[in-house]
Amino acid sequence: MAGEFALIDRIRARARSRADVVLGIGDDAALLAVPPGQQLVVTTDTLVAGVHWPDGTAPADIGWKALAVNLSDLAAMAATPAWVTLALTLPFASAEERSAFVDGFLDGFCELADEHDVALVGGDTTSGPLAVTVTAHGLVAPGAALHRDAARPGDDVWVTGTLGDAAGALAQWRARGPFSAKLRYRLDRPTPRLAVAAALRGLARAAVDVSDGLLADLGHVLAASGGLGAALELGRLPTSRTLADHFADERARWPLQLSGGDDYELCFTAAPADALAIEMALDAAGCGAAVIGRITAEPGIRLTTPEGEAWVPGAAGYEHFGRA
Ligand SMILES: Nc1ncnc2c1ncn2[C@@H]1O[C@H](COP(=O)(O)OP(=O)(O)O)[C@@H](O)[C@H]1O
Ligand SMILES: Cc1ncc(C[n+]2csc(CCOP(=O)(O)OP(=O)(O)O)c2C)c(N)n1
Ligand SMILES: [Mg+2]
Ligand SMILES: [Mg+2]
Ligand SMILES: [Mg+2]
Repeated sequence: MAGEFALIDRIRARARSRADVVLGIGDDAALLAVPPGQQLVVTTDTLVAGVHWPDGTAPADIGWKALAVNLSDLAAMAATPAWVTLALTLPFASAEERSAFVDGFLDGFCELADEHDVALVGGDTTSGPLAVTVTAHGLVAPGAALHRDAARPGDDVWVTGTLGDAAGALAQWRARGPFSAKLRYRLDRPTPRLAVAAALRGLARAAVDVSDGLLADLGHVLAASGGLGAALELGRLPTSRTLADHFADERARWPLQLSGGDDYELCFTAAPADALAIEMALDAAGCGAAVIGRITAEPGIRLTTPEGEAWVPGAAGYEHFGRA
């Protein structure tokens, strides 16, 4: 029991389906009915043990996060998620360990898939070092997707939710000292901002999800938009009470919020004239957001402290093969 095909059966037994899945798990590929007039939006992200989650993370949290980070990329495009595939590489020697991991993983994965009516339509199961790849497919009306390349000088820079909680949890885990379960929850169970993204269609100009860190991901928007810059006020970074309690020194907190990553919030730009409409749309979507600065024609990101001094950050964000 719990060889490759028994594991696939176990996954199939719990996989959510939808009416537009013509053929799901079990054939050589899935067949999906893309609604006429809709564009298909496709994204993939891999998570690797020891790189994307701390040792000892519960399988259910790994399952949730593997789906959440992919839905976050669909949210950044203002797409509505529909179908996903799941590639699992499992190292466990015994059948009991393998099935226990898969059962736990599916608890978290299916909880989030159910919340957003996402069907699991296929995947791959192999042996090897623990890694998970999800490919997510979403739908959007032609012209309604948000792109990274659409920021303009004078736009407000917005961020949803709060920044730095996940990075705070990671710093506490690394320090092996006192830790906050609330911060740790933000690291393990990010919320993909799908409702926000849907509400922003037609209001936001450029958008990106914050996975590597605000400076790195906003930097992608600025580069894609033709080499623009941004002027940001550190005093306006949206900050949770918990993060402020645990990292009371703002000079220790800002690097977590600017470059820590793992936030899975949306950073978007919009015309200042649309600020009120955006606030109302975000209220309706049940998510807070803050304007943290402006897009500038001058390239580079300039940061200002509440006292009006310039602040030069360390790293921009997380980079694979880098040192951060
Ligand atoms: N190995 C690859 N082959 C093709 N495209 C890739 C590869 N790795 C990344 N990309 C593409 O490069 C862009 C940036 O990737 P990435 O920084 O991972 O985006 P994100 O942070 O949104 O997940 C995306 O369009 C992604 O699809
Ligand atoms: C053990 C551990 N170390 C470090 C991190 C921090 N971390 C790992 S990958 C990453 C960035 C996001 O991952 P990536 O694969 O770059 O996703 P993408 O930007 O492609 O969405 C961060 C902040 C972590 N979550 N867990
Ligand atoms: Mg990626
Ligand atoms: Mg992204
Ligand atoms: Mg991503």
